[in-house]
Amino acid sequence: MSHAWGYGAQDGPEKWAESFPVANGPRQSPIDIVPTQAQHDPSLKQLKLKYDPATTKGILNNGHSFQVDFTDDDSSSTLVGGPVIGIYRLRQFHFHWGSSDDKGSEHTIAGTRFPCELHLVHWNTKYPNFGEATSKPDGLAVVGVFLKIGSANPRLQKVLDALDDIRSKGRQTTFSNFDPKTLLPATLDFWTYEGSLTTPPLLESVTWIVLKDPVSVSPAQMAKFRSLLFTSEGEAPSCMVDNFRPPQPLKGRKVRASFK
Ligand SMILES: O=C(O)Cc1ccc(OCc2ccccc2)cc1
Ligand SMILES: [Zn+2]
Repeated sequence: MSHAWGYGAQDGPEKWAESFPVANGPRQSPIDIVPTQAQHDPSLKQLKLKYDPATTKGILNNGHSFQVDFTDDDSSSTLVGGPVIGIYRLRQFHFHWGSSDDKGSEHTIAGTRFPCELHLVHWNTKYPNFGEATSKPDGLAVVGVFLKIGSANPRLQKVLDALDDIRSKGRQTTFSNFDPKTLLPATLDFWTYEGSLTTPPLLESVTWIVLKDPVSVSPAQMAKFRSLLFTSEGEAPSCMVDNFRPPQPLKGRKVRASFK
């Protein structure tokens, strides 16, 4: 397989190891989080997220998901505390979701799958830039937020309303003045473990910070996610759904909890 990868039978997660052998590595993501097996670590610091809406740069359909990008040439939007040492800058956020409401998240909680999962990607400023950080064991910190079917989430609407302009792979449009903090639940209780990117190149450079509390999404809002395409304009259309990697072996890793 060339480095072209996807989520289908021919190029999906079961095939990724052919081009990206780290797929079978010791610290792969996502994982199934079993709350009763997570250890409360009182030494974990409070998670501090400071986001400046002015750093919002745009929104893009990258053919695997859609992402909202942020300027990261200064420390206006950062993550500090929690399990990390130092200052991590926000780079982008994106989502993973299913073709139906019974699947879509990458992490699972004692086998429970959610219809969608938000990832906020941050990189360690001890490295010169995002690209350098992606290959370092402490290079990235990704905050994962579960979305659970319920009432419509008004905070999602500005993002979902932009999707009409980026239906096909490679499409991007203006998107500004957005505060990702509005997408987070009221409390920032989290589980944390050492893992990887969940898409190729599957680099083992991510400190995962998975929030315990979900935020809501309505069935109609989920349909909006599913209106995107994996394919470019002019190609036979393929709906962007089931863009999630299943849980990977824990291989002896410990999952810590910030809460009792
Ligand atoms: O959140 C995730 O799914 C992990 C993840 C985090 C960052 C990310 O950035 C894209 C990328 C990273 C490294 C190399 C090429 C592309 C891609 C995936
Ligand atoms: Zn992701």
